[in-house]
Amino acid sequence: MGYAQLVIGPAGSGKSTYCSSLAQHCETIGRSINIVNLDPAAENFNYPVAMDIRELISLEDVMEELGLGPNGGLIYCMDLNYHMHLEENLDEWLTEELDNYLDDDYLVFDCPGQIELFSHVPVLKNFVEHLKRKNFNVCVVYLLDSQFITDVTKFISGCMASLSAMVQLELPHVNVLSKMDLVRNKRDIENYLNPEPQTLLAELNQRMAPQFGKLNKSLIELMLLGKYLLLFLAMCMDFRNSFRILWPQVDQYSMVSFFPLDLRKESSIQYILSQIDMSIQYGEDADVKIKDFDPEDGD
Ligand SMILES: Nc1nc2c(ncn2[C@@H]2O[C@H](COP(=O)(O)OP(=O)(O)OP(=O)(O)O)[C@@H](O)[C@H]2O)c(=O)[nH]1
Ligand SMILES: [Mg+2]
Repeated sequence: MGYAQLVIGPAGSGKSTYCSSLAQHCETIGRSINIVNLDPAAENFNYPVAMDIRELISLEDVMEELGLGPNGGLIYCMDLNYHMHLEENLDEWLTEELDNYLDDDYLVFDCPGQIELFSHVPVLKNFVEHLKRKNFNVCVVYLLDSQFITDVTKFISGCMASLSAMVQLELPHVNVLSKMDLVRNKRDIENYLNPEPQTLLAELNQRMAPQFGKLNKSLIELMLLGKYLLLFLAMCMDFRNSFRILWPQVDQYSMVSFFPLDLRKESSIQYILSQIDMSIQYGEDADVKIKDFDPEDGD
């Protein structure tokens, strides 16, 4: 059994930075972790790259040869399986590369930020199916920039993108609010980490014209459904740890919720990692240690 995190989220939400911080953290604590670059457009890395999709295809070549722009080019790169005339094939490449990894290996996939990849293009979905066939427990780590909480409408749009990834990918899903060091008013944060439906709805209604009232209400109900969807997925997959993490939150708030990530604090990275590990049942033996861990410690 292998373990994998699929790190997704809007462009610039801090995915690659999270991956490099995770690599550093794991080096410090002596834990083995392999970061994979799945972004054909990436240029520089601050982490050791275990596998690199650019060995298969680069965005620059695709844009030049097919006359596509950066977004269309990227979707083309990621959609390689459908261009049967090409020799390159994402599944074959992945199969070959994954053969280098053994049981218990832990992979972290640093994905591109194009929202299409987890909203309606089936590329990531197929990729995940492939990992599952290779016996990997996979979890989505969805990063949303903390700047999204400066405006309730932005926040809702970020949540909707996360929901869309949940529906598409059908995986245990850990939502992370990144770049917490940029948040000035720490007091407001709680409202967004575990949003209270009525408060969000009131804020939305206040911010938007009255004719959007019904739509706002439906959007909030959809977010409520998101949490139940997560639970359902966790149950279907028999990932009892996913279920255990999520259940108390449902009782309390019944909403899509986020874990805060402040990369300046080692304890913050450690806490997020422990939540993710539990959701993919990595290191069952470490259970007791994880449960006792207090995120406020060591600040
Ligand atoms: N202050 C602060 N800046 C951050 C943090 N994480 C990332 N950034 C900055 O945000 C920008 C985008 O970070 P990346 O890690 O490249 O984001 P990404 O999600 O990988 O971006 P794409 O791959 O282009 O979608 C960079 O300028 C980072 O330095 C953080 O925790 N705090
Ligand atoms: Mg990146």
